[in-house]
Parts: sequence; structure tokens; C-alpha cells
Amino acid sequence: MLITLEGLDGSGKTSCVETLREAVPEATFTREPTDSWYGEAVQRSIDDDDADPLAELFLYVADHAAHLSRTIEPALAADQTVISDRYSDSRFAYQGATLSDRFEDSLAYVQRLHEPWTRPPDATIYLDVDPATATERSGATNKFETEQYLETVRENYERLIEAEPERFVRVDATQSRQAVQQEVLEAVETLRNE
Ligand SMILES: Nc1ncnc2c1ncn2[C@@H]1O[C@H](COP(=O)(O)OP(=O)(O)OP(=O)(O)O)[C@@H](O)[C@H]1O
Ligand SMILES: Cc1cn([C@H]2C[C@H](O)[C@@H](COP(=O)(O)O)O2)c(=O)[nH]c1=O
Repeated sequence: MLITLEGLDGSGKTSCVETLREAVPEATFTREPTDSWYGEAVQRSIDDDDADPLAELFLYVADHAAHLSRTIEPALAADQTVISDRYSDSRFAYQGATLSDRFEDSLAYVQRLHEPWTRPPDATIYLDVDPATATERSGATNKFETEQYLETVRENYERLIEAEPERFVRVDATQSRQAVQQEVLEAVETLRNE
């Protein structure tokens, strides 16, 4: 089973992964961008305020392709539970926002780019937080972490949830750390027992 964690920067995904690692040590934990050289290329682009948004999308997509073949597919073939901190929905939401002036429906464009070869998540836990809280928590350290941009990213996440409500588990990430982590843990346990 492939479970992904999604949400705005600072929504608390990394903190939840730490709790999940302790509670479900047998799972395979992974993330996007990955720590491969493809992921390093992505990180260079994130750190470049002048990066071309379309070129940046393809770097993320290259990283996702390698992530699938090297980590996700082998772990799923071995019947492991895979938990990924960010995955394809991050691309749909974030690059759907950065490319909004390049395509009529940029979110749909990014989805179509993945469709023929990706492995969609079985379930996605969405840590729902408002952009103001997200930027405050994340410390606005990269170009994506501005309130205005995250507003569009959030709208894109909402569109994804509306299209596939059965895949998403929404968690109110403005709650205390402990409450958020408990809810995420319970959601993962429920999903694994289904
Ligand atoms: N529920 C919470 N209440 C208050 N602060 C929180 C909460 N969850 C996380 N934080 C704090 O917000 C900051 C960002 O959290 P974290 O790194 O877990 O988020 P993230 O979603 O992984 O962020 P990013 O996408 O930017 O990596 C950290 O300082 C963390 O301690
Ligand atoms: C996978 C992915 C990520 N991003 C953005 C979102 C964040 O601002 C950064 C790095 O992620 P982190 O979890 O905060 O370390 O990259 C993106 O725009 N598109 C993606 O596909």
C-alpha cells in the first residue's frame, strides 16, 4: 500500500513522519524531492529564484520517475507499506500554481504528464493549514513559501480532493502537534487494516 502525506510547507508533514517511523518501523519511509542526484537537481532549482518553471517541473518529474523505479515499485512488490512525504499531488498543486500563466489548465497539464506511467497513491493524508500559518511555521525559506503563492497551491489541493474524495483523509493541521500526530497515526492504522 502506498500512503502519501501532502500539505503546504510547514503543515507538519516531517513532524508526523517522525512519529510514524516510531509507530510503524516496518514501513518504507521516503520523500519527494528524493535524496538522489535527481533530487539534488530539484533542490538547486528550488534555491534558484530565476528557475524556469517548466524546466523545474521536468526536474521534479525526472526525480519522480527514478523514485518510482528505485524505491516505490520495489517496496510495493515486496508487499511493504510505503509512506512518502510528498508525492505526485505536490506537483499537481505546486507546479499547477507556478505554471498557471503558461497553460489554460496547468494542474490538468501536470496530471496528464504523469498519467501514462506513474503509480497513484492508494491513500493521501492531507495536512490542512492556512497559508498564513504555513508561512509563519516554515519561516519562508524558499520561493514557494509566500502566503499569496500558497493560497493558489491550497486551491489546487482542494481541487484534487474534490475530484477524488475517497483517496484523501483531511487532517486539521492547525491543531496542536500532538493532536495532529495522533490523528495521522490513527489514519495510517485504519488504512493499513482496511
Ligand atoms: N501542529 C503544529 N503546531 C505548531 N507548530 C508545528 C505544528 N506542526 C509542526 N510545527 C512546527 O512547524 C515547523 C514546520 O514543521 P514540519 O517541518 O513538520 O512541516 P513540513 O510540512 O514538513 O514543512 P516543509 O514542507 O516546509 O518541509 C516546525 O518548526 C515544526 O516544529
Ligand atoms: C515534491 C514537490 C515539492 N515541491 C516544493 C514544495 C516545497 O516548497 C519544496 C520542498 O519540499 P519540502 O517538503 O518542503 O522539503 O518543494 C514542489 O513544488 N513540487 C513537488 O513536486
